[in-house]
Amino acid sequence: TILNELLEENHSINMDDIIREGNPTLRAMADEISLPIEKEWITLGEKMLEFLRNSQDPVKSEEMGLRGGVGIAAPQLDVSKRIIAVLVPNDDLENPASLIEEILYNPKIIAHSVQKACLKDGEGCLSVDREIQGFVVRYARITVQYTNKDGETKKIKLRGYEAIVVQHEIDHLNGVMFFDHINELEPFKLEKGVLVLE
Ligand SMILES: Cc1nc(NNC(=O)[C@H](CC2CCCC2)CN(O)CO)c(F)c(N2CCN3CCOC[C@@H]3C2)n1
Ligand code: NI
Repeated sequence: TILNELLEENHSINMDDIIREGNPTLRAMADEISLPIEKEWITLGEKMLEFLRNSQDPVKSEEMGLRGGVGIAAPQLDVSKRIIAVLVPNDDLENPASLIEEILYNPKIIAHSVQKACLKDGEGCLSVDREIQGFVVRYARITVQYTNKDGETKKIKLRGYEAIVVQHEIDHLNGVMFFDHINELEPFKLEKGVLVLE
């Protein structure tokens, strides 16, 4: 879908807008967003977050045929720009306030733990229409610097599930796919000390 259509007032991002494995944009280095952030990138970021909300809504996701998502990166929409959105809900239903709900412009990992971590069930990707098994080993804790939609420079520390999600999204800005991290010969091999997250 071309950018103008993506940005149209009444367009909601759907699976047809998401490019798949083989599209060279997924392997490109995405360009920085210049400041002050132009309106079109604010709009795109908001639509990316709306997609995640819709994808996590049982009714909307069914209606729109969306795969569930907790993160999305602009290159997945064939927009080679350094914009990611994350919506990682906390699983306890008591306080349904989401754990992290943010649009990050020009996100950058400025510090990280030596310790590594991975999701117990491996990872998938909205741009990959096949299951690829294996542990995707990432940093257990990261410090991310980014610009938010109000143009403020923010610095956040992440650990656990949300740290994994943000690393998966930042990888997309650098043309890296989750399966690039999987040990081909021993996909479930774990070095000592790697945290396996439920
Ligand atoms: C872990 C998970 N990955 C889902 N999909 N994959 C994605 O988000 C890809 C990105 C994630 C893959 C691993 C790390 C980042 C998308 N990617 O390609 C973007 O680059 C989920 F959908 C999901 N959840 C748990 C929470 N649930 C709340 C209720 O709604 C359903 C939702 C399902 N957890
Ligand atoms: Ni992905």
